[in-house]
Amino acid sequence: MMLEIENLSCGYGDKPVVKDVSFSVRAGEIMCLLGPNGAGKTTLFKTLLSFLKPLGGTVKINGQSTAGWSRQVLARAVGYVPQAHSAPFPFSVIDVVTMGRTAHLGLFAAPNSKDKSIADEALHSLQIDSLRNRIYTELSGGERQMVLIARALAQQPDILIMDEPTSNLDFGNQIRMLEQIRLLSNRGMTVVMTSHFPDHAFLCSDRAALLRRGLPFLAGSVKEVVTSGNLISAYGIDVEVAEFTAASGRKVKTCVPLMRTDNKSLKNVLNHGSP
Ligand SMILES: Nc1ncnc2c1ncn2[C@@H]1O[C@H](COP(=O)(O)OP(=O)(O)OP(=O)(O)O)[C@@H](O)[C@H]1O
Repeated sequence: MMLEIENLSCGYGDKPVVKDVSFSVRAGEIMCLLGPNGAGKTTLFKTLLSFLKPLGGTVKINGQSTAGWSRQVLARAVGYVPQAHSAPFPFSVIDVVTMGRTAHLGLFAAPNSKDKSIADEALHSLQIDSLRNRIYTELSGGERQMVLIARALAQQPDILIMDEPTSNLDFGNQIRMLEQIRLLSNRGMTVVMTSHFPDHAFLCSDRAALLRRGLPFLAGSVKEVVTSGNLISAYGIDVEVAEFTAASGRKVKTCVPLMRTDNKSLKNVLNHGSP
């Protein structure tokens, strides 16, 4: 499914946090949304998911505005993986994943054996079958992250919105997670994810977008968006984009932050929060 955002403004009450955002992501593409803390990435996601009403502009899925869609209809098309959280009750992993089937159940209907087997398939596809009967609240942050992705997969959406899917993961698991996301997109899923690591856009995305406080929103190919100049303007640090050739001969791009050696650094961190 294609996701198109046109001139979207979002925020709380009548106060915009994000203004004039436009981008589109085609079926099977991955878009990585970058931006500093507080730039509005989660606010944008909440608006895409209709948890917040847009202050302006439209969200379209396959050419149709989602403005009048019920939460349930939207949930059949769009899955959401929030940042790993603590569940209030000690549910088993299989129960948490089966909750992903809610959008497909009738009013007051309970999940049946087909729903349970779809939940089992989701666990299996992420190779976390061994967590099936564990208690969600007793899992590590990384394990919870995987369970939340399985829950979104059980929802069987065509579009997956993922809020920092690699937070809480160690170096190796971050890359394994990006590989999983790439596999999902290879199966035709449209993915929009946030990351605090611009390198993740180089590693697994087709498109990138950058939210910068007080500056226009940028979206386009990873090469166009993830540039040294754009990263400096977004994050307020010195950073260069370098290219090297891996042992396999493949050319790989990476972002290299450059530490300042004077004492301006901390002052800049503090100032960057309030431009
Ligand atoms: N419920 C709310 N009511 C009012 N303002 C809010 C609310 N939630 C978030 N904000 C504000 O909106 C702005 C954007 O927050 P948001 O969580 O979308 O940023 P983000 O880019 O996801 O940040 P991070 O990378 O730190 O997760 C922040 O200034 C935040 O304080």
